[in-house]
Amino acid sequence: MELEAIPGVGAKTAAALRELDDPAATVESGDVAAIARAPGVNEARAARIARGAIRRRHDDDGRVLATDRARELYREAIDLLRERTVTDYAAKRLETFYPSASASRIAEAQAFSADATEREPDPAVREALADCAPLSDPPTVRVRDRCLATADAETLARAEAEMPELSVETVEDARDVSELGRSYASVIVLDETFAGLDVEGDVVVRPDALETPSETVPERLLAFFAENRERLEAAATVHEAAAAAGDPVSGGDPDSGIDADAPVDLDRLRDALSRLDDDGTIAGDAELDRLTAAVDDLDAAVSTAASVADDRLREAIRERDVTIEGTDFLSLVEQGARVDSLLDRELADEYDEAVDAARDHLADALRLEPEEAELAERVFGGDPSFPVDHDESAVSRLRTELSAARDRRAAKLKADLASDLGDLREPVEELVRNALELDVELAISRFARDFDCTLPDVVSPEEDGAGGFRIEGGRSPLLDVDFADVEPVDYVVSGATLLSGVNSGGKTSTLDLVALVVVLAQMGLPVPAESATVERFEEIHYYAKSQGTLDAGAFEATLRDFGDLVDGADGRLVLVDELESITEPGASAKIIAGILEALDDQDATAVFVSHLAREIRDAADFEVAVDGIEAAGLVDGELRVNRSPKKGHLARSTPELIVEKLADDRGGEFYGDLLEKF
Ligand SMILES: Nc1ncnc2c1ncn2[C@@H]1O[C@H](COP(=O)(O)OP(=O)(O)OP(=O)(O)O)[C@@H](O)[C@H]1O
Repeated sequence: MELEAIPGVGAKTAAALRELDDPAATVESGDVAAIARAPGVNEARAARIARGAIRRRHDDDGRVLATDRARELYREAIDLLRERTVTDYAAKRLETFYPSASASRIAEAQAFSADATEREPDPAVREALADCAPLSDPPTVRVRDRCLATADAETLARAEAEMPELSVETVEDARDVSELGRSYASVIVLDETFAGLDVEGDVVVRPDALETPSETVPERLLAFFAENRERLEAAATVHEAAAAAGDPVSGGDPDSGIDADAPVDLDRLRDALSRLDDDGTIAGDAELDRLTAAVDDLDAAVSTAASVADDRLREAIRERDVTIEGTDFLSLVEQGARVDSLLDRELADEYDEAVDAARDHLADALRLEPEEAELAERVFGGDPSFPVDHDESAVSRLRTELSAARDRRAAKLKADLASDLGDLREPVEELVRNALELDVELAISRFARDFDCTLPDVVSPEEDGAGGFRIEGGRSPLLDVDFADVEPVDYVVSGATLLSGVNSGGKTSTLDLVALVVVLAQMGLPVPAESATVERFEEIHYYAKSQGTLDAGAFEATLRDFGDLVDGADGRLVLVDELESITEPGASAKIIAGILEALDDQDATAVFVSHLAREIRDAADFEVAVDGIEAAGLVDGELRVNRSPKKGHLARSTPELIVEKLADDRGGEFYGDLLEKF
C-alpha cells in the first residue's frame, strides 16, 4: 500500500511510518499505539492516520460533520465515551470512530459495537486495566564485552544498523580476530570465510548472527521485557480477571480455563519475568548472586580475614613466654633480622593456625566452592609476618577467576532466558493489544449501559424509501439534568419541518438529541434511545442559535452559507436553531420559508426550530410541515411540557398560554380579546 495514499499522510509522515516493522499492516490494523511507535508520531496523530486508513479502505472521503456545531456534538459524543475508558490508549483509539457516510464503514463499526456491548464491565478488570499501557521500546543498551567482526564493508554497515548494541570491528585475518579476542570477552565473526578459525578465547564464527538477535544480543530482549514488566503483568491480570468474570478478552470459551484465551502461557510469562531484574540483568539465581557478591566483597573479605589472623596471633603472642638465648638474640640483632623471623622459629604452629583461620574466614565470607577455595588459600600463607600479610597477586587471580565464572554464569542465564522470552516476544504484543482493545470495548459497553442505548438501523434512502430519522424514547445525555430525570422523546422527521414550541420546552435539546443520535449512528455506535432508524446522511449541518441580530455584512455571509447549503442538499441533514434572530422578524420569516422550500424540493431532511412558525407558514408558497412541543398547561406557574414534538401541530407559545390562563382565571373582555389575537 502506498502510505501517501492515506488521507492526511504526507511524505514526511510516510517516511516516519516506514520505520515501523510492517508499516502497511500496522497502519491498517488501527492499532494507534503501534502506529505511534513511528518516530515523531504521537498518539493523537496516530489516531488520525488510523482514521485515514479506515477512510481509504472504505473509499470514504466525505466529510459528514459540516458545521462547527456538528463538530462540537461529535466531540461531546467522543468525550462521553472517553470518560468511560481507563487507559490513554483507549481514549485515543476511540478517535478512530468518526461519523461516516459509507455503509461498509458503519457496518464494520456496528459489528465492533455489537460485540462490545455484550461485554459486562467488571470492577476487577477495570482495576487491572489501570496499569495497562502500550509496550514501549527501551533505549538501546550498550554491550561492551562482546563485538561483531567482519572483513566485508557491506556486512559491516548492515551489522551496525541492525545491532546498535554491539561494536562492529573490521578484521582482515585471523591475527586481527585473535587481537580482538584479547580486548573483548567474546567475539562473533560474521564471515563464512573465517570458518574453522582457531584462535584463543571466546571467539565464534556465526554468519547467521544478524538473523538471530536473541542469541547475538540477548540483552535486547531482556531490556524489552524489563522495561515492559508492569504493562505485561497488568495485561496478564486483565486476561485473568476477564476470564474469571466469565467474559474472556477475545471472547473465547469461558469454561475452558482461566487464561485459556490469552495468546501466551501466563505462568510461563510470569516465571520468565521473575528471572529478570528491572535493569535487564538476571534476577533470582543463587549461584549468580553468590559469584557477584564474591567479586564485590573480595577486598573487604581479604582485609577482615587478615584481621582475624592478626587477632589470633596477637592473642597467642600475648600468652606466650618466649625464651631466647643471648647468642641467638645477638645473632638476630647482628643480622638485622626482624622480629618476624621469631614467629617462624618460636610461634610456627600459632602462625599456621592464624593463617588457617584467615583462609577459613575468606572461604566462608565469600561462600567459595572447593576449587575457588584452593585459589583463596594462596592469598595467605607466605613468609610469616605480623601483622599477617596477604598475597595481592593471589587476590587478583582469585578475582579474575570469580569474575569469569560470574560472567559465564550470567551469559548462560541470559541466553537461556532470552531463548524463553524469544518465543513470547510476538504473542505479548497481542496480549497487551487485546487488553487495551478490551478497554475500548468496555468503554462502549459502559456508555451503552449508562445511557440505555441501542444499536440503530442506519438505512440508505434509495433502498429503504423514506429518508430522515425516527427516534423512539430518545434521552439525551447532554442535558443539564441528571440522566435519570431526562424525559424520553419520540421524534420522526422526513423532509423539511418547522419545530415550534413553548419557551424552554426542549426545542434546542431536541435538536441536540437528533444530532447526537445521527452522529453516533453514523459512527457505528449505540445511541441513547429505545430504538432509532436514521438515514445515512452525506452531511450533517447543525446551526446553533445565533447570538442576536447580525450586521449587514454578517447577515449577507450567513445568507450566502445557506445559499450554498440548499445547493445540492439531497442526503443532507439540516438542523437550525432560531435562525430568526439574525434579522428582524418579518424578513426572517420570509428567508426561513424560502430556505425550507429549497430544502424540501431537494429531499433534504431539515428541522428548523422557530418561534415564528405561524409567520413562516404564512410566508411560504408550499405546505410547510410544523411540529410542536406542547405545554400541557401551567401548573403552579411552571410549564408542564410534553417533550415529544407533536406532528403537524403548531404549539402554542408561552405568552399565549399565560393569556389563556388569565382569561380562564380572571375572565373579562381584555384577556378574552387578547386571546383571540393568537
Ligand atoms: N427531554 C427532557 N427531559 C428533561 N428535561 C428537559 C428535556 N428537554 C429539555 N429539558 C429541560 O428544559 C430546559 C430547556 O430546554 P431547551 O433549551 O432545549 O428549550 P427550548 O425550547 O429550546 O427553549 P427556548 O425556546 O428558550 O430556546 C433544558 O435546559 C432542560 O433542563
